[in-house]
Amino acid sequence: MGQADNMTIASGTRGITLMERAGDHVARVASEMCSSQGRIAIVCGPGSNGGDGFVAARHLHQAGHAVDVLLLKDPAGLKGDAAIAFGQMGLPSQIVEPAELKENLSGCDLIIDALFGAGLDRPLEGNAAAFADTINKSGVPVLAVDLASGVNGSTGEAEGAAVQAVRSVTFFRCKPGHYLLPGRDLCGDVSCVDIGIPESVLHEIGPQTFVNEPTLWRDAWTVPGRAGHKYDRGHAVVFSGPMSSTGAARLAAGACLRAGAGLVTLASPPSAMMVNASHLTAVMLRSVEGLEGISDLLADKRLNSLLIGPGYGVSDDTSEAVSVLLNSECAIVLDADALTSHQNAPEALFTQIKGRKAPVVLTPHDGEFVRLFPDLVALDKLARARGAAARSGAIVLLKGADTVIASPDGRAAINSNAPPWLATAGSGDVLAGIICGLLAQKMPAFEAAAMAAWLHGAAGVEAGAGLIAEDLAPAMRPVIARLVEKP
Ligand SMILES: NC(=O)C1=CN([C@@H]2O[C@H](COP(=O)(O)OP(=O)(O)OC[C@H]3O[C@@H](n4cnc5c(N)ncnc54)[C@H](OP(=O)(O)O)[C@@H]3O)[C@@H](O)[C@H]2O)[C@@H](O)CC1
Ligand SMILES: [K+]
Repeated sequence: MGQADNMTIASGTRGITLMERAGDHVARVASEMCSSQGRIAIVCGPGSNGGDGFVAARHLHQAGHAVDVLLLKDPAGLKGDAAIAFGQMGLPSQIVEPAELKENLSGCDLIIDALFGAGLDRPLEGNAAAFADTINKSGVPVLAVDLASGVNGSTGEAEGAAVQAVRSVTFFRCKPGHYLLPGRDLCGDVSCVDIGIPESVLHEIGPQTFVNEPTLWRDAWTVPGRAGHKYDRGHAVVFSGPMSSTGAARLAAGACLRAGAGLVTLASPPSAMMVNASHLTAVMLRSVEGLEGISDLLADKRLNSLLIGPGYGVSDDTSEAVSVLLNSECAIVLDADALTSHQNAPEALFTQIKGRKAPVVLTPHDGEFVRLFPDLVALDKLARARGAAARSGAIVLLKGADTVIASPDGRAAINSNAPPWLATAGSGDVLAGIICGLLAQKMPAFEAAAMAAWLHGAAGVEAGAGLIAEDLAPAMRPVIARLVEKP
């Protein structure tokens, strides 16, 4: 944003003009949230976020609202555009001690949080933290300027106190902090408004962080053509666990087929053939015994996408099986037990991944992540996923309510459409299966993982409250149908 801002100013738009537009938008949204007689408290910090607040105060006053401009710090310290905006405001303001703030906020109908935005560079402490705390305890709805104060816009983290907003108005583009937790929850509903920064700055800046929306991967996804054949859509293999734990692989295989793989084979240990056979229809079944059996299976060069891990068991045998898979030319998804089985020697896994041409996707949840990348866990979620992708050479899909998909080339996408109902047994197996199905269709791995996370979330929304993992594959059908219809 700093770069976008500087480039816009260098091309002739003044900083105060951007601030004027920003504050104007904030005032408009505030007016929507509050009756025309409503009283609005505007709590302003020492930087440009506060500057936006001064502009909003002027507009709201002109629109007939009663406004109270409350300052965290002495306005004599204001600089640049914020100082200009303060000078142009023409309204009384007061520096408030934290102990007095409660009194100042009582009786107001809306609070505009203009304390800190993009310039936050440390956790809120002391007076600033007390301000956030008092705002939250007031029970008055909060509209945040840019971000809820205390949220780091680059990471979504809030290491100290933070304001809880019901709505935020941000400028030009949303920030990672609007999508990553806890920022997403603290910022409330986000409106992103145009303040005159030209889209062209993005060509030069080349952002590498994306919201996971269909525009990110829609062009990389091929809808079957009229003359198409199932073999054009790839042949995926999902490896089943032993007799007592076969369900996870079947869930994955069903989702893999639903995601559009032309054929899906479940590779089953001989002991589990009967239980698998009694549950499968469109998914094919093949008995595969030991490492030799896997090698024999993979001699079939029509197979092009593999998934191992769900219900497979944590053992040295599993890591050896993974190694055999990695020696093939297939795209591979490593999930669950296939990840944990490498906890003692993750570097050997990464070396093998980096030595192959076809892509590998790792799908850890936080617990699996720490086993493979223990030194990265202190980083923020985007940095964790990016660091893991760079180190492993794989696409890393780091699961959660704010799943991040990262590529070794630096790109990262943040997924935000997952309903809370998705946190249920078997849900991750379905996700791994979807990725495998998209890889079978030769979709590039970053786009496949991103699309899978989105489809998984959309299927969760489609299935709705009370869903279980079995509901997800059927719910993907209308979601995919809508994607096909929308050009
Ligand atoms: N980019 C754009 O296109 C446009 C951006 N615009 C707006 O500008 C905002 C960014 O403004 P900004 O850079 O002045 O930073 P901002 O968030 O006001 O805070 C910085 C101040 O806070 C202080 N400080 C920091 N952390 C602290 C802490 N934990 N606890 C206590 N103090 C702390 C720090 O002072 P320090 O104490 O570090 O000297 C500094 O004074 C952006 O969010 C948007 O609203 C619009 O006007 C339109 C165009
Ligand atoms: K703010």
